[in-house]
Amino acid sequence: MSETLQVSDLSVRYGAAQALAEVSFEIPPNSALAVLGPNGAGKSTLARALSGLVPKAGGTVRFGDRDLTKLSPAKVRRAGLVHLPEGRGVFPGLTVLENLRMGLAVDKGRRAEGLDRAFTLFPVLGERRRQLAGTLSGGEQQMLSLARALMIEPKLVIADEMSLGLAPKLVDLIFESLGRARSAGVSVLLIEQFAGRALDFADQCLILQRGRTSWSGPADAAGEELLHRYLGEATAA
Ligand SMILES: Nc1ncnc2c1ncn2[C@@H]1O[C@H](COP(=O)(O)OP(=O)(O)OP(=O)(O)O)[C@@H](O)[C@H]1O
Repeated sequence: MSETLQVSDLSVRYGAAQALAEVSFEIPPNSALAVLGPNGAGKSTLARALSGLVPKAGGTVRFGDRDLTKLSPAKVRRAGLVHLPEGRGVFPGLTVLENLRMGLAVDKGRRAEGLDRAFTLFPVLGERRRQLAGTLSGGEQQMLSLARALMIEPKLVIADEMSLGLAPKLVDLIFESLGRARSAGVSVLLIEQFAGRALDFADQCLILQRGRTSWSGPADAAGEELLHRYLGEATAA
């Protein structure tokens, strides 16, 4: 079943510091939202708050007809929201196959199906199934992290700076992989410091500055002038 993520007036505090202030947006089924903003704007905080990793100081998070506001990370995950944190989050001492199995249900039939699906989406992982994850390239590790998340058939993936530190070719690969996930019906909340590719990928865009929404609208309306105004030279590329 398709569900809309509905975030209303979400606020997060770290002690006295307000990291997120009354942020609201929606992600309709099968669509992608790019969350942009300079360093420290609150992008990762937003991801952590949605997935239940940091407590909310105010606001609500609904997914379809479910209220996720107070749920634990495990329950948010079970509701279909999967968070890919900044950094790769794979187990370097385990093989590709072992990493993928960790993302899976115990049911044997579904397990085989899930692996088939992962290797169809990411053939390179199939070729490297016996290789230790720690010896994969950065891009391949990101792919593994995404493949593992997709094994549990999420409805929405929160991808936090997946392209961080990767060469442009590998960034292409990551966006291609996210695109495949989307074609399979998964919604995406994409956090990026660099705007260009994220906007090409997304339907909607939300720009954060110091924890507040400074602009939101259709991704194709976020022109260069606007990006320079909110993100500055360094991040508008
Ligand atoms: N655990 C924490 N305790 C205290 N302050 C924190 C904590 N995590 C983040 N912050 C602060 O909250 C603000 C938002 O941080 P956040 O990591 O969400 O920004 P970001 O937009 O993801 O930045 P970047 O692009 O640099 O990753 C920053 O000022 C940061 O220093």
